[in-house]
Amino acid sequence: MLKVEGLQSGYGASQVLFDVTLEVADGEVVTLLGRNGMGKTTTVKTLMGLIATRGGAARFAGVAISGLAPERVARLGVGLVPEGRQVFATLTVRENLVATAGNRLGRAGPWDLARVYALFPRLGERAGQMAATLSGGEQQMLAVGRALMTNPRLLILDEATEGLAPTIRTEIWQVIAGLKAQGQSILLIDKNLGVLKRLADRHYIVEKGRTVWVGTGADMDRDAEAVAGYVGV
Ligand SMILES: Nc1ncnc2c1ncn2[C@@H]1O[C@H](COP(=O)(O)OP(=O)(O)OP(=O)(O)O)[C@@H](O)[C@H]1O
Repeated sequence: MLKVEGLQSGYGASQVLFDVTLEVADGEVVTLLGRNGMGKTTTVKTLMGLIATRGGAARFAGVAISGLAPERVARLGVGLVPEGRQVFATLTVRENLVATAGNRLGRAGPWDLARVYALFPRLGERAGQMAATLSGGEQQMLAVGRALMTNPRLLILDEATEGLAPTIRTEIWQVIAGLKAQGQSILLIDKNLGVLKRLADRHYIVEKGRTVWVGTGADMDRDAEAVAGYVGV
């Protein structure tokens, strides 16, 4: 579904990605790991077309996405839950969800308001509330709901549990596990290795803009020392 090979990009004069390679197959949950500043968010921004690709290739659902505008990438079926949530602060919960709603032909069981509210009952209870007045956890739920409303073939979550209270974090993990059980393809960036190891099919570690390690959770246990060195735990 997503195939990234030797991706390069950066900001102005500073190159940040040198050789990022990863793959997400249909129905897989895959992680992108690495210490702070190693290029995870930059990888996501490059894939979404938010910053320019300088080398390598990325294909999504058979289409070359390098160089495409963000809305084209989104329309192909990539739904992003960005770092820092970035909900529309002055819109209500309902307006945030409706703003991105999209119906992709050929997709079974499309997401709608009722389904998002069933997934996150707190959002239903606060449908008319301004997003700015939600708690951090509720804003995160809204960001996930908003991405689901686009009916993404691939859902990308960038640090979705960052800075959340443990109970909310658990709730988000349960939702992600539920989405996986429904066959949703997911690319996850997060720091909670323990949860990720159980949840994901495969892990990629980036170090200074290069994919340096790939493997399953079991591979991770076998290679624990190298992995700990890369992810800094
Ligand atoms: N807008 C920007 N302009 C210039 N440099 C940037 C910009 N955004 C990020 N960088 C730099 O790019 C490098 C990679 O950052 P990136 O945000 O991709 O890291 P990350 O792996 O996602 O880490 P984190 O976990 O801290 O979010 C860092 O050195 C960072 O300082």
